Amino acid sequence: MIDVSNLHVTLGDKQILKNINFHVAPGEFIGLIGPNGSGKTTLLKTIAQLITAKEGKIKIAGKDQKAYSHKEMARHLSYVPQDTHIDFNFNVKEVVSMGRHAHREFLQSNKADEEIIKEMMLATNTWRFRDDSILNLSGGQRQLVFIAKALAQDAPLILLDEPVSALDIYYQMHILKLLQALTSQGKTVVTVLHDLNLASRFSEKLLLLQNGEVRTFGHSNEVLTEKRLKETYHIDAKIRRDELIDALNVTPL
Ligand SMILES: Nc1ncnc2c1ncn2[C@@H]1O[C@H](COP(=O)(O)OP(=O)(O)OP(=O)(O)O)[C@@H](O)[C@H]1O
Repeated sequence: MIDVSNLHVTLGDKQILKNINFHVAPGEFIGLIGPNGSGKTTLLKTIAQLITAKEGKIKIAGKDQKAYSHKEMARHLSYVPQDTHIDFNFNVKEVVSMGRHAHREFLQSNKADEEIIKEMMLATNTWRFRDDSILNLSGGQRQLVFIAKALAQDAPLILLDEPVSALDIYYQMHILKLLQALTSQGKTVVTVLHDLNLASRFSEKLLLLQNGEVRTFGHSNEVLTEKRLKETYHIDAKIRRDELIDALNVTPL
């Protein structure tokens, strides 16, 4: 579903991503992890064509990213940004409806659009806010609306940047389980997660970025070793047998 080869990304005069190579198969759930500033958002935005790479190639569903039109790309890939601020006074259902633009010729929603909009709003528990202004929602409620919008887009690849960062523990579990269920229906999910326990619990594979490079990519028990947590996050951690992590001590950077 995603093939990234020899990817280099520069922002301003700073090289942010260096020689990134990885492959994601259809139906996988990938947790994108790494310390603050390691390049996770830059990588997601580059895959979503919001940032242009300096060098390298990205293929989506076997086709060079650059060969897609904007609308065609939106039918292949949806993206949930880290920042869900919006300045316009749309109601919640109008925001979710924007996810359907790639599927229609005219602005008017058809019956199929309306069905999937409602289905995804019910699935994310945002249907109850449908007539409220997006400006009047809390940060967590807004995050749920942006997830609903991306799911209504019904693309086979879903990229999410810290989609549960503003959610309480119930909605963290609810959204990650929902994404997991979508992968069992064939969707591919790549999501930035800071909580390593959630990342290891829900992801089939973890991609660990450090200083703009792929440090490791594999199953969570290969990626999240005590040695690597020390080297990457500067924590003395104990991986319990149930694979939950106890952060015991933090060493000064
Ligand atoms: N527009 C920009 N111009 C220059 N440098 C940038 C720009 N945007 C991000 N950076 C730098 O790129 C690096 C990677 O940023 P990025 O947001 O991709 O990291 P991240 O892993 O997502 O971080 P976080 O976990 O804090 O969200 C950081 O050092 C950041 O300062």
